[in-house]
Amino acid sequence: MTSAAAPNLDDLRRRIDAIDDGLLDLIHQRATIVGAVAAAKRATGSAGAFRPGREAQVMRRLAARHHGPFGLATMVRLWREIMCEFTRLQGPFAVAVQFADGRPGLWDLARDHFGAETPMTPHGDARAVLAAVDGGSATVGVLPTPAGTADGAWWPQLRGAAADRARIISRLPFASPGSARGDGLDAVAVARLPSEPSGDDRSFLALDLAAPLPDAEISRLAAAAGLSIHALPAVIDAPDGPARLAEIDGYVGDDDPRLGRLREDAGQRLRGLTVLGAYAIPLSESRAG
Ligand SMILES: C=C(O[C@@H]1C=C(C(=O)O)C=C[C@H]1O)C(=O)O
Repeated sequence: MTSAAAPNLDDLRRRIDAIDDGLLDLIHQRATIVGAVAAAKRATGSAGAFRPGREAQVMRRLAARHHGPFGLATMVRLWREIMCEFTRLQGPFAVAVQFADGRPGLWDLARDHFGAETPMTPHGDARAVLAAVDGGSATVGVLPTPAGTADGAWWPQLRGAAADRARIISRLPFASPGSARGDGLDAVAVARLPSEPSGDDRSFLALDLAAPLPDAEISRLAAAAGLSIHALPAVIDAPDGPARLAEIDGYVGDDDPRLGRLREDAGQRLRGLTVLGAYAIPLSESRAG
């Protein structure tokens, strides 16, 4: 009777060393190709180093391929570090984070999502984060996901803003909050980027109303225009009437013809409408759904 010899620990470690060498060589090859991507972006005048829609597509493809005992969330974390490094190699990349009143959760989420080597600055409130992004000292801002009627809601500041101002561009965490501390575990990122769909997105609209409208009526008007309301998560009382935040299923860009239909059907009831941005639906939600 023959039996296969138990693998020798030294042999196994030699195989791990060879795999590590291979992984590192592949990362170096990836760096060469990213250099060519950056040159191609410059040559075609294509916007910016940072492309959150593309990053979401990369993550979804890898998540679909992923199997075995190595944790999905850890795999995502590794690739977040890789992609952020490759974004930084293409140009300046810095993150402004709302960090106040003992709320470290957003800082943890931002660091996990944008990478441990990306410069991050804390800002006491959302206004300062938006100012850092609009002023160009930060590429990206991280803010709590807009919800409820809380005082200090930041999303109303984006109403009526020009297309080149800070807009919502992603939602984090993309996979898992991991060991992020305490509260603030649902965040959005804002940036001055032309938004682009990732293929599985949601969008935020701010609706400035002349007078309160029941949720059912807002949903009916939206549906008639071809828009599906995912949620109506927040409202504020503005001087000229209520402003509602609407989260829409799918991607809505500034020139989406459905917005014209919504404006037309709503008539005087709608004083203003702003696309606040869109985000790629996180893996955690799309896999559960
Ligand atoms: C390489 C690119 O630039 C950035 C880095 C990415 C990556 O490392 O995969 C993906 C998107 C961009 O944020 C790209 O646009 O493809």
